[in-house]
Amino acid sequence: MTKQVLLLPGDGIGPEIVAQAVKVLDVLNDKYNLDINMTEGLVGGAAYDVHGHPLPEATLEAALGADAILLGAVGGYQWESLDIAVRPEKGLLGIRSNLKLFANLRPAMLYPQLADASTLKPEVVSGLDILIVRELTGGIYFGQPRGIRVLENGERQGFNTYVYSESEIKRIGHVAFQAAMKRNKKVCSVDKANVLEVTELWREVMTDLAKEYPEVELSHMYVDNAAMQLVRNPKQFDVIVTGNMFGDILSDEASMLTGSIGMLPSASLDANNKGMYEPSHGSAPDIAGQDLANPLATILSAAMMIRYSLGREDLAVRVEQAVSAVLDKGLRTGDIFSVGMTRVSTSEMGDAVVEEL
Ligand SMILES: NC(=O)c1ccc[n+]([C@@H]2O[C@H](COP(=O)([O-])OP(=O)(O)OC[C@H]3O[C@@H](n4cnc5c(N)ncnc54)[C@H](O)[C@@H]3O)[C@@H](O)[C@H]2O)c1
Ligand SMILES: CC(C)[C@H](C(=O)O)[C@@H](O)C(=O)O
Ligand SMILES: [Mg+2]
Repeated sequence: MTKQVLLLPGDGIGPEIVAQAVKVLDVLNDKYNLDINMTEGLVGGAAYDVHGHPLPEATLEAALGADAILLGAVGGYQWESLDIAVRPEKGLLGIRSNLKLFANLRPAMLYPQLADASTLKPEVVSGLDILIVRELTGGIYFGQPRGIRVLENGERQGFNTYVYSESEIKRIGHVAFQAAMKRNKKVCSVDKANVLEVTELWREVMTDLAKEYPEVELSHMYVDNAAMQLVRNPKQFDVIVTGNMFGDILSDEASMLTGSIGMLPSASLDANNKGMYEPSHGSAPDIAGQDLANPLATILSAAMMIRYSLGREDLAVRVEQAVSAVLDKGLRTGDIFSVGMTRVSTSEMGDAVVEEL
């Protein structure tokens, strides 16, 4: 049966990079019977400008009804002074929470062709293959109460609440352990259990859960040490499981191990593998509209969509191989450029991937 894919290009480089993934999906539809129907919706600043809200009712309904969603990015300078309740980022967070997309998978994998593009020494990153499993619908991002209040002395005070319930920790833990079973059977749970009670509970629950996965080796690491270890010796990790905010930060850090943030895809899944797929990076307003952005993280996110929500592993592999072939040819956008390579634009990179399909 034809599957429904909702495209949400969003802001900044979003429309440029999603357009490249659409070229790929069109070919898979025409040539390899992917059998999807794509429709487009507004989210983020683009939606705010038209509807006064970053997640209009029509977009939310389309997202709830779709089999999968491919999102570009949201946000930009022009919306930074808006009330936080209607900032572009709220559109993204609203989809994540309304669709219960609690499991964010961010694979940081180094394509061997890009060993020189990393800011780290090639021997530190070569062969790198880490999966960051980030809890996406809880933690300090969603905890209540939150806000900015005025104290008795007239001073303003900002506050957020960092909460995780046992069931939230367990369900993301299961995702991490199950992923590890298909990989190198190691899970590192990252927390700040030396200071924060919420992550003391996190550590306790992860330790209990590990008993259900005797083949998996569980370790624990404080987040500050994890940030350091990721650049010291990243290959010690297999699966990293962590909360919403630590996962946000560590995945940006991990992206640089792969050469560029423009290479890191992501899948945000619910309990039934329905999902939203998006590059881990943002709307890159500094390079938007110039045909400069690297579209590969978005194309690789589309590959994850094909794998997890559209059930066509064969075509996911085909896309990943096409990306690899393009890198073999020496084609590079500016962010992954190194001497001796051929510099290409966003749309040229998209065309090159299409040619290899
Ligand atoms: N998922 C999302 O939609 C998402 C994620 C992160 C940030 N944001 C939003 O994006 C806006 C900009 O945030 P930021 O500057 O902190 O982060 P960013 O990821 O947009 O950009 C950081 C740096 O990386 C570069 N970069 C990012 N993606 C790239 C790509 N595909 N190719 C080449 N270079 C790329 C940018 O040019 C910039 O120099 C903010 O409004 C932020 O809230 C959105
Ligand atoms: C834009 C923002 C809300 C988002 C997050 O913090 O989750 C982004 O940084 C990401 O990593 O997807
Ligand atoms: Mg982020």
